Amino acid sequence: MAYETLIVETHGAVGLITLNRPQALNALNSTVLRELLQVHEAFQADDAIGAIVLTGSERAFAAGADIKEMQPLGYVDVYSRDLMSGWDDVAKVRKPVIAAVSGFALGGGCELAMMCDIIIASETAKFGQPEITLGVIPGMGGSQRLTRAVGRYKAMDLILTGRMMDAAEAERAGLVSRVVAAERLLDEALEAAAKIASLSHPSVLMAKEAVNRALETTLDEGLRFERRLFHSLFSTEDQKEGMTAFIEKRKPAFKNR
Ligand SMILES: CC(C)(O)CC(=O)SCCNC(=O)CCNC(=O)[C@H](O)C(C)(C)COP(=O)(O)OP(=O)(O)OC[C@H]1O[C@@H](n2cnc3c(N)ncnc32)[C@H](O)[C@@H]1OP(=O)(O)O
Repeated sequence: MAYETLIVETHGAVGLITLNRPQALNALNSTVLRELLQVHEAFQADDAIGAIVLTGSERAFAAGADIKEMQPLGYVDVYSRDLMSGWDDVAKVRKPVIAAVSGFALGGGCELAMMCDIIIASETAKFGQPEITLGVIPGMGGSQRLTRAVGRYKAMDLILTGRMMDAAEAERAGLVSRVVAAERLLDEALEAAAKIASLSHPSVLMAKEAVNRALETTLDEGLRFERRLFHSLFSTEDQKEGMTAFIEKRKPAFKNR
């Protein structure tokens, strides 16, 4: 299937989505949103896909929501359409998604990276929430996800000043999972995704769900939730296979069952 704003490929068990609006530094418009949702749905339904990588270009992962699309809108337009709410569905994909970020990840670009589960950044990456410089505030989750990722004081610094932080600062702050040389970015992300995809898919999905629950609930509830998921995995063939393979000193052959 051909997309206007995305390039979609598969690399073995990994789905690769490349944002492709180079003329606008991959600014996120309504077409990008619609197409991303279509691809996520397709990858979600495809049992052969175990993980997804989302990337942009060397110059920009994404320079934010499309300012030219938003500029003419008024309050009634954005309120009645509940503008940006569709992006919540992008964050709901159940398979693990790795953001491979090079260049600008600003505004909605940073927010899109934060909807992913792992952020691998090239040394050239720059993160920021510059909405305040446009007379608005983050609207795709920045004030919430950035604060959870880096803490209140760093989030305030970034959101109130609109400044950018480089990859090293983002890694120190806990926003970025790893920083790699620019030329290694995609390979590193694809290798990490292939490793995840080679594991038992039910346990991978549950691991993602359990980690995400930590951000939404009390410790007590979270511990109970984790334990219930952990218990449920003993009903899978893959639990028997994984533990038997360890004892027999061989690689497990997971069936995702
Ligand atoms: C989702 C919300 C609600 O949270 C809101 C947002 O995301 S609001 C948007 C937040 N992002 C920004 O404010 C960043 C805007 N872009 C820039 O500041 C600069 O483009 C830059 C610093 C990323 C790069 O600067 P430079 O290298 O000088 O390139 P430019 O000539 O500025 O850009 C090239 C080309 O891309 C267009 N562009 C860039 N960003 C956007 C955008 N967010 N929306 C629409 N178009 C964008 C820019 O206009 C240029 O196009 P032309 O004017 O040459 O046609």
